[in-house]
Amino acid sequence: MALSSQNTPKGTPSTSRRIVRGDNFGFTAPGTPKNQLTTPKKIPKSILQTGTPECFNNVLFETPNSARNKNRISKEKGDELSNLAVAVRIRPMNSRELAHVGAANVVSVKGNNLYVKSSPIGNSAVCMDHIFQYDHIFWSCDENDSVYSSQEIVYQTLGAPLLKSALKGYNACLFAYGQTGSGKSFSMMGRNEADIESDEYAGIIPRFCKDIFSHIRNLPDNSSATLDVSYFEIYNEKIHDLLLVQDCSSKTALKVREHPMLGPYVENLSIHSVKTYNELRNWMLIGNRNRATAATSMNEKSSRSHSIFTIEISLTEGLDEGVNGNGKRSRISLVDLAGSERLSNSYNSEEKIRQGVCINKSLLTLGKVISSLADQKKKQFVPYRDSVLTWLLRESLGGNSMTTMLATITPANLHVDETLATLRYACQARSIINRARVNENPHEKLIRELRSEVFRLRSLKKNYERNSIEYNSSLQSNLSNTSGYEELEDLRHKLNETENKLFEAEKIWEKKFLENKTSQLRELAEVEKRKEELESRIRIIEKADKSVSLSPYQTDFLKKLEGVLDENVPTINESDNFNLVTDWCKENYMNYSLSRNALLLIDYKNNKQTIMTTNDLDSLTEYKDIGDFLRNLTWNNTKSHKKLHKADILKSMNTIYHTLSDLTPPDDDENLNFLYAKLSKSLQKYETALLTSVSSKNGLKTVTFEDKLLSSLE
Ligand SMILES: Nc1ncnc2c1ncn2[C@@H]1O[C@H](COP(=O)(O)OP(=O)(O)OP(=O)(O)O)[C@@H](O)[C@H]1O
Repeated sequence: MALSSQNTPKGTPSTSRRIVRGDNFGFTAPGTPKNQLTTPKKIPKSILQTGTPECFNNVLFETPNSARNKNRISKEKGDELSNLAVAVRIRPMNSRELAHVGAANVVSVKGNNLYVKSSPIGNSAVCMDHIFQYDHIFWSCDENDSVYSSQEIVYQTLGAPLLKSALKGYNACLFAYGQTGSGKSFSMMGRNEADIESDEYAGIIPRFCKDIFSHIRNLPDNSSATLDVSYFEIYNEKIHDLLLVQDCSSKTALKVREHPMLGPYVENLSIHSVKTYNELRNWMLIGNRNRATAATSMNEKSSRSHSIFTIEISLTEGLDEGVNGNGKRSRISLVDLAGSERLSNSYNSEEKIRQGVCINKSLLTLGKVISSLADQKKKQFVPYRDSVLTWLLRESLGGNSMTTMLATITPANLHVDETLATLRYACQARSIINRARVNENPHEKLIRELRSEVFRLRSLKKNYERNSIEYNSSLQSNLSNTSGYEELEDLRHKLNETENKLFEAEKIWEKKFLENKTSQLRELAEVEKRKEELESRIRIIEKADKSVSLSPYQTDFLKKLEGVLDENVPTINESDNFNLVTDWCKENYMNYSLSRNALLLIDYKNNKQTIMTTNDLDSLTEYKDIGDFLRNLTWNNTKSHKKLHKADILKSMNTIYHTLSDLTPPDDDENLNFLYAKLSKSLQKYETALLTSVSSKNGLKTVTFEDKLLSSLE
């Protein structure tokens, strides 16, 4: 019996091929044959009637029991638990596949079943029909086909329900899986940048972004929403931020960290708040442009990286009731995985092989994670942390998330092995059960529940009262005599109790809210103070450094600023090695003066001076340290520098004071005021010490630099 057609199934019934979860499959699946070719006992009539067989085909029913629809748990039914929803999309054959000798379409869809006809094995003339079942099957091979699944249909079936869940406070994840060129990026984003705005071709992500804002616009007046977006790629097991505006070639790899409450996250990933669709779209475009792509022998634009586009929504409802608005948060991860094909098919260079190994590490681990989660009974260890991808997607796989997998395939016989591998992978993923819950503060949850209980009891009471009045007026009887009286009293009592509980809960919540707010304000003030302090420090560093070159003396001006000066010390253009020498001079109280390519060193203590050029620096490495190097330079006597005029000294001191007066720390910054005062005092002491060291002989004033003078600064 031939169960699949060789071509696009134009003649198939025009019923939708998208399977709605919980649908009756039309026949009882015969269970999962284990690695053997079996013909199911109960093949549906509709299948048996399909055409005249060219040859006898064996049928392999590939959907495991655990993934069959009758066992599936759906969030739509209000469960905490829900199965990972799995969809398959079949793209049209491309020109390369069509040009292949003996090209044929081996995939077909009938009703809720997806068939793949695989070639006869060995000498046997027997073909094999593999049957798969999924939550949704999208036939996107021919736009003229009545059952063609467009981008909009795919979004409405997969994306829109996830958005609905996210707006209720559930985490959501959608990931596209399939071999290179099978249509993952087409489904997730579109064909190119222009498609993002196209009604026809925009993929799930741009539609999702647009749809969020149409939902936000329709939120009740007393609700508000904030959105944060991030976008990164995992390439060779390294994470790169795709939303960095600077040159991405110099991007550094980010690390995954584990938050004790929030779980794994990407450290230092940029997160951007967005208020409009345009802002969100712009980030999406920046990310797409930054996404690394590499050519492969299969598809020139093929992406070798996994990309994760994340939107975090925080919703606050009931703002009109003061501080008691309810908050819900959800994180939506939209993931475009790298091609899942095997190394041998698509890699043609060493670099690609290296990339492939890493991509495989993530996909391989994803496979291991899926298979250990799929086998619930064994309760095996799930190796989430074995790859960056699975570590980050931990919550989406078997955790707190509503997750959908979109497997993309080509119908071409050329890739039938890869197609079967993808379909089996997808089948297994259907068994995964996630435990999604609304992300809200338990206290907020309690208030929300109490409020709805109060609302319910109030309307019940109202109904009762209305009915009683009607009843009384018709019977002209006393309310106290009716049997409804006791029930009404009971209701009033319950309502009273619940209202009291609500009042108490709101009071506690208000107190907590105010406490939180106060501590947040305190933290904010701290941060502001720190910011101002840093800004003043930067100002001081810049000015302080200038003042050093203005002063002919070594003061401990810089010493007092130790720790502060380490930051942002401007470099001297001439040479880093000059810096080494000048630093040494500062530490050893040796005077120097720097010109474009020479350094004048003055040793007042020993009345010597020397001029050092950049050429001298070439021999620096021959000496054991800078001191040794300097000792070996040629030094001359410095008679003229030995004697300093008091006027010169005063002029220098004035320069220092002038510079110091330019340093105006903020009034409210006590630390800096203290530092400023200390600095000023040190300079005064220095000035006094300096002036008392000046001696006068024959009308000429000289200054002696003694240790005593320097220690006076301490
Ligand atoms: N449903 C579809 N309808 C029409 N064309 C499609 C469809 N899916 C994919 N294509 C086309 O097939 C080609 C490959 O698709 P796409 O780039 O989305 O593959 P991919 O799986 O993302 O590959 P990679 O792993 O390299 O990222 C593109 O030219 C795309 O336009």
